[in-house]
Amino acid sequence: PAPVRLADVVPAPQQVEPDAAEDWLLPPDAVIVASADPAALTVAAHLAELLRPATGYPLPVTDTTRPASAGGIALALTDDDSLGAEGYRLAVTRAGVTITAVTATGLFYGAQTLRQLLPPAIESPVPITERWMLPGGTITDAPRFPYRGAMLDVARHFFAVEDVLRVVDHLARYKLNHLHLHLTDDQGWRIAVDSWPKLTTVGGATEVGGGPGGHYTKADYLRIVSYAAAHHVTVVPEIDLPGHTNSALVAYPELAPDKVAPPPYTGTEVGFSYVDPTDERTYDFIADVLGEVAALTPGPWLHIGGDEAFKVKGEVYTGFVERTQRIVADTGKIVVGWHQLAPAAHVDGRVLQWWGTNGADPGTLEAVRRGARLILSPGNHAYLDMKYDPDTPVGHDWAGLIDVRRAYDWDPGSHVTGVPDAAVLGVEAPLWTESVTSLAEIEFMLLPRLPAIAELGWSSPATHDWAGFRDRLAGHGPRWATAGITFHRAPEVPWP
Ligand SMILES: CC1=[NH+][C@H]2[C@@H](O1)O[C@H](CO)[C@@H](O)[C@@H]2O
Repeated sequence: PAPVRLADVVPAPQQVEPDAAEDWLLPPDAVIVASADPAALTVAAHLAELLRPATGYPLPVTDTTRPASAGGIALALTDDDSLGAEGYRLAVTRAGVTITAVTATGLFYGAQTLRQLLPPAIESPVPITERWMLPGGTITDAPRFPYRGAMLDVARHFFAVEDVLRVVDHLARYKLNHLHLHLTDDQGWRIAVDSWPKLTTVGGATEVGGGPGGHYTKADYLRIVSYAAAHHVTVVPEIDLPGHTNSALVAYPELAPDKVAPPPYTGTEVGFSYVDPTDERTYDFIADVLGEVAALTPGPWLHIGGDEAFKVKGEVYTGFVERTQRIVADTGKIVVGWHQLAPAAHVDGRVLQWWGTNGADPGTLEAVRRGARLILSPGNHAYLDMKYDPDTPVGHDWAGLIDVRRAYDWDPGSHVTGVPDAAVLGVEAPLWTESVTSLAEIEFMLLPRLPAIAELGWSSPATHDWAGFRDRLAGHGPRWATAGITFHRAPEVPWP
C-alpha cells in the first residue's frame, strides 16, 4: 500500500507541514516517554496498548524523571495554550515522535493521529511483519466544535456493555468526545433506578420484536462511564420525557394518565405514550430518576428527550418541560433536549439537539435568541439509522437515504437558517435501533459515515472537500478490515 501521508489523517488536521527528510522508522527498542503526570502516563499506556499487538515491540512506558533513553515517542504536556483544551502538536523527525498538548485529552488525540500515520497493518491484533514507517513533518491540530458525538439507542434493542465499549472505541478513533445513550423508550427502560426498581425489572424485560431486552445495573453504567472517560468521551444519558414512556407506564401504572398499565410495547410506532403531566407523583418520579442518573454521571449534561409527545400539547407541554428543566438544574447538570423543547422557557446553559430536515425552524431560532445553543443532528445528514441506499438491510428511510457524501456535504455552522456559528455547540450522529440488533449492524451503519460527521465536528470549513475526504477515507477501509470491524463498502468511496 502507498505510504501514509500526514495529510491523510481523518478528521483533516488544522495544519500539516510534511518533511520527507524527517521520515522515521519505529525501532523495536522504541520507548514511550511521558511527562511525569498521571493523566499523561495513562495516555502513554493507551498508546502502547494500541501499538504493541501489531508491532510485537515491548514499547516500555517511562516518564521524564528517568534518564533519557533510545529514540522514541514523547508525550509532553506544555503550557502553550495556543493549542487549546483539545489541541495537540505532533512532530515526526529522524530522532522520533513528539506529541505536545496542554491537556491529556490533547495528547490522546495526538496518539489517535499517530496511529493513523502508521501503515494500516498497525490495526492487526497479532504481530505482523511490516516496516513501521512514519512520515516526517509536523501537524498542529485543534477541533472546531467542542461537542462531537454519536448516540446509541439502547432502548429499542438492548446492547451489552461490551458492545457499547466497542462503540466508544470507534468514537475515540475519530476524536469524537460525547456518547449520548438513549436509555429509555416505549420498548424498554435500560438503566436501574433504586427508588423505582420495576422500571428495569418490568420495564427492561422486553424490546422491539419481543426479545428479552435487558438493562444496565449501576455497576454496568459506571463501567461504561469510566471506559468512556479513559477514551476522553463524556457520556450523555437521556431519560426521554414526557413521551416515549410506555415501558415506565407498564412498570408503574400510577404514572399513566388513566392509571391503567398498558401492555408492554414491542412495535416501532411513536408518539402514543406519555406520563401524566397533571399528577404530582410524576414529578416525584422525575426527581428520583434524574437525581439517581445525575449522581452516576460525571459529565455536565442530562438529556430529557422531549420529542414526539403528541398528546401533551401547548401550555401543558411547556409547563411540564419547565418543571423538568428545573429538576435537572437542581441536580447540578445542564439540560439537553430534542429541539421540541424550544417553546419552554430558557434555563442557563440549555442545549437543544436539532433533528430537523429542512434547515430552518422558527421555534428553535427563537430559543437560540433566548440563549440556547444547538447540537446539530439533521435527520437527512446525521441520522445514521437511515439506509445508505435501498438495498441497505437494516435502518429507516423517513429522512431519505444517506450515503457517505450526504453525511459529509453540509456545514453544522451554517445549517440552520439564522443560527450563528457561535450558537452551535457541535454535532451528533444518532443511531436508532428499531431494526439494528447486533454490534456488526451498528458498525455497518456507523462506518464509513461516522468519520464524515467527526470531520464536520473537528475540521475547519477551509478543508471541507468531498473528493479529498473520499480519498482519505478510502485508506481507512484496510484499517477497519484489519481490526475486524464491520463496515459498508460504500460504492462512492475508492477503497484500495
Ligand atoms: C428524536 C427522534 N424521535 C424519533 C425520531 O428521532 O426518529 C427516530 C428514527 O429515525 C425514532 O427512533 C425516534 O423515536
